Amino acid sequence: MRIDILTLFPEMFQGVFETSILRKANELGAFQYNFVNFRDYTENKHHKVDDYPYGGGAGMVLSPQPIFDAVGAIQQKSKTKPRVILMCPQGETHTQKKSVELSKEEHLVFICGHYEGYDERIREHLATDEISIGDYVLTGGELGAMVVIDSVVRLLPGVLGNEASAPEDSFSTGLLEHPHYTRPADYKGMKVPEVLLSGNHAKIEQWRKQQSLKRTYERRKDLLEHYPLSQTDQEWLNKSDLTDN
Ligand SMILES: C[S@@+](CC[C@H](N)C(=O)[O-])C[C@H]1O[C@@H](n2cnc3c(N)ncnc32)[C@H](O)[C@@H]1O
Repeated sequence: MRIDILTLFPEMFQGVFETSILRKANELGAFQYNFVNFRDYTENKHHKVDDYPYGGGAGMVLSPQPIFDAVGAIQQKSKTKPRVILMCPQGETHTQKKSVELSKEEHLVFICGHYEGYDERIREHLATDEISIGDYVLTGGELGAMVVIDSVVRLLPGVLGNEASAPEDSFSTGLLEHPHYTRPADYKGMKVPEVLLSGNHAKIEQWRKQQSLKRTYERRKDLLEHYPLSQTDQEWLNKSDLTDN
């Protein structure tokens, strides 16, 4: 996968891209990244990327020209039609489902805004997607782009090493994941559930599924509305007295 990132502050990405899984993914060749400082595409004498809002008001607005030209140059060189993702608090809230969808693309372009945001024509005519990382406002799109990129890149083939783990993560199954324990079995009187020490894989799987359902019911009931509960799941939820039934 190729990822181009339009940003005025490429140095913000260094620590994240040069550490842990993202670094490994890049070294493995699973993804290549490139920063484009759209200030380099400005046509005005002072390399200004923003201007006053029409109609007045506080703050500056990112101008269309440098961003259109920077994305245009990327599109011209691209072998595919890249997804152009505008980082924006007004966009669709990012989800694991969207990460899975984006992980299947060959080329992504992220646009990181600043100041009051973008000229609306960028949103209307250039972006294929608008992503928000939550209902709050950040100073710029960089942190959001890092969040989305991390969640996408870890899904690329070979990146996690342990291929089995990503499909079991919270949200991938439609539920929150079950709790995890590691050694020691007894830490200062706090014990690991017996079933996990039993070696009985069928029982362990059943326990994990039940814990996953319980957790989701307790913390994110909204997820259960879209989850295809089997009869056994429903019976267990009823039996464990978690539901109102
Ligand atoms: C200060 S914000 C602009 C907010 C804009 N005036 C509004 O109210 O919608 C500047 C930039 O930060 C980024 N940003 C802020 N909050 C974000 C969020 N929740 N998710 C993704 N990007 C965000 C966007 O790129 C945005 O253009």
